[in-house]
Amino acid sequence: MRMCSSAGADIREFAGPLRGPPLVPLLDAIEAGEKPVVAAIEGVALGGGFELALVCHYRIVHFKARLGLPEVTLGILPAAGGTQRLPRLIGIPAALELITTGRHISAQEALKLGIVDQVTEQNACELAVEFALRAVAKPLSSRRVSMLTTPCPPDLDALLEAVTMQVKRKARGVMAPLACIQAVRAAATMPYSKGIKRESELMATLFNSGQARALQYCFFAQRTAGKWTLPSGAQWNNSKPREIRSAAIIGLGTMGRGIVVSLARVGISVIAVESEKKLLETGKQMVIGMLERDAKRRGVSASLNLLKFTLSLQDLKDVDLVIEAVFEDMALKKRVFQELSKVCRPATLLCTNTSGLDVDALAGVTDRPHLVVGMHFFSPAHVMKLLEVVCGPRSSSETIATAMSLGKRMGKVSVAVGNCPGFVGNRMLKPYLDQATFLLEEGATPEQIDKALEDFGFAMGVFRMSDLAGLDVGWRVRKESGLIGPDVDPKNPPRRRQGRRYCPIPDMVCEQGRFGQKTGRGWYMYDKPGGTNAKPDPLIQNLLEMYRSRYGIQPRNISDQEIIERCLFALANEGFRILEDGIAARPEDIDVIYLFGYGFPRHGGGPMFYASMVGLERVLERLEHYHQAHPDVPHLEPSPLLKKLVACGSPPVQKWREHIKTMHSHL
Ligand SMILES: CCC[C@H](O)CC(=O)SCCNC(=O)CCNC(=O)[C@H](O)C(C)(C)COP(=O)([O-])OP(=O)([O-])OC[C@H]1O[C@@H](n2cnc3c(N)ncnc32)[C@H](O)[C@@H]1OP(=O)([O-])[O-]
Repeated sequence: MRMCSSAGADIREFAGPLRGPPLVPLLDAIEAGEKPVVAAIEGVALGGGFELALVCHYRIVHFKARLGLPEVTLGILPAAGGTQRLPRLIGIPAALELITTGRHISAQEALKLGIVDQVTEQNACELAVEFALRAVAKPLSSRRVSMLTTPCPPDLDALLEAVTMQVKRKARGVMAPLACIQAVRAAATMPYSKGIKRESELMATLFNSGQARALQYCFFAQRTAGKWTLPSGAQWNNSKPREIRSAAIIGLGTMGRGIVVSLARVGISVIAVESEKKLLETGKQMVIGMLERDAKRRGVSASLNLLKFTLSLQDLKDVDLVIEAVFEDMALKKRVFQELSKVCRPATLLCTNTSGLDVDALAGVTDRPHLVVGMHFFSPAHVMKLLEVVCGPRSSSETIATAMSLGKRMGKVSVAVGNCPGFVGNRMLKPYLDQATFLLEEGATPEQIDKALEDFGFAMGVFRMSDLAGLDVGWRVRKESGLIGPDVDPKNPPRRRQGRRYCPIPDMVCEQGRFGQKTGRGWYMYDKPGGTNAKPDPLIQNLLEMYRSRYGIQPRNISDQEIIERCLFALANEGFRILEDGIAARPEDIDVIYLFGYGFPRHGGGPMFYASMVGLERVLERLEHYHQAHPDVPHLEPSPLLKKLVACGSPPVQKWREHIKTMHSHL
């Protein structure tokens, strides 16, 4: 069988009734045939493609090919016999690992596991023909995988239990991996004819589930997000990026170090700049350590020869691109950009890693505003996959194309966004964080709120995440924006600022020197500064009680449902406003930002998809309800776009764009 490359079933077809002849009888017939069938695999054999290869009597694979059963990542399971044949071929532990993770494997690993018969550097099809001719005279019974007895470990139940626990820990609340484990159990305990029925029953429970819809949406959203477009007509497929061979990073703090590593490991020469000798030396040692560990993990040599460390901006005159990663201080950033304008050659691109400041204001102090763009990395930058490419009104299409393409080269999921305070991700974070702290005032605890969000599927609840990120950053921003400190009008009621509700508890926590993990104390307590094991802190409990009694707040029992609705609907509501304002081009872009930058669970699809899955009418009704209860919280007031979509019959996410009349797109 000349298979070459197959990515399996067409995932788009899963949205409707499946067409074509049923696959399982067809595959069973191939396996039962009397003529030897040899699969020749080049490119990929994934999902149904891999299952097709498993019914062939032999498998020949090109050395660059990749194989796998990624169905679990789409919220389903390999239902064309994959869960029944793979355990029979390679045993339960290895099959369980591949099926429950959906991991792609190399040809070499497939050979080692006993999945394929030969790996070749030549044409796999030609070799397969030779193989078939030699196999004609040989009996086929031992080559029919469904006829094999599954090699079964003596401690099957313990093994399945351990994998179940592992899966539940890693992917809380996700159904598909658990169904995969049950299907593999059937391969160990039932004959093929019964196991395949069990596989099909389990698939039926997953196929139309909300989780499967969300995960399949994520697959396409991730691919759509890279397809940026500007009102001028310039877009991803008609704008040529520049080639970047050399780059400079200014600032070797946590972000700067991560960015240096991300660039150097894809072969780009990097000049790293610091302002003081001591900071430069510390940064240098840390970058070298990070690169060496990264190279060791990947089995390659560390590209230390690409690095140069300097205290002088003069050394940057010939680089292709600069990424500024200094302190989040507009005046300082402006000074750096003015200096860069003088030092760098006229064609050098100037990028800022600001997490929310005005990219256009920075462009305005340079001699080349069209070559200025935001590249907002997420911490730690060498690990986190997300990159927000912030397009200023004067950024040229070539500049945007270059930043997007550089992101891709670094293995990032890059999303183009417009320029406004906080861009997409951090702008949406504000109402989400606000709701969490308002809920604290009203009677909840940090651990209750975090548990509700983690049970929903977030990698970390909002307070644990804040402790990890550092509480002092937001405190400084609030001081600079006049929400606390001498600029606040003393006549201002203590829980109101700028005409709206304000919760000062985060400021009170910071006033006690509790900045999160780095100080060993924050919303939680840790064993030591830098510790990661969060424990509830009675001091925070006391602080909350004193605060409530000072302001006469009667604490009430708050349900997990209210926590989820207030945090997530406020988050999505801001997403609708971002779409109205043209700061994000599509709901998919917002969802990808939350999936890859903020730990939103993939099986929820992202905040915008989640809102559509809950039902836009319901989201509107709940926001109206909460806004009525808290009229001094404007973020709870339903956005005009949400109301409009509901009035239009709540179209699916993919159709929202047709209803967004953007007067002034920022993209
Ligand atoms: C009865 C049960 C049977 C069975 O068990 C079920 C299955 O097989 S479930 C299936 C199990 N299989 C999987 O889960 C495999 C999923 N696919 C992949 O992992 C990667 O796409 C692949 C490695 C193949 C190529 O990576 P790459 O080179 O970086 O390229 P790329 O990723 O950018 O994709 C290029 C274009 O192809 C599109 N497209 C791709 N695959 C599919 C598909 N199956 N369907 C539809 N479309 C698909 C993709 O959207 C994109 O479109 P566009 O419009 O250009 O944006």
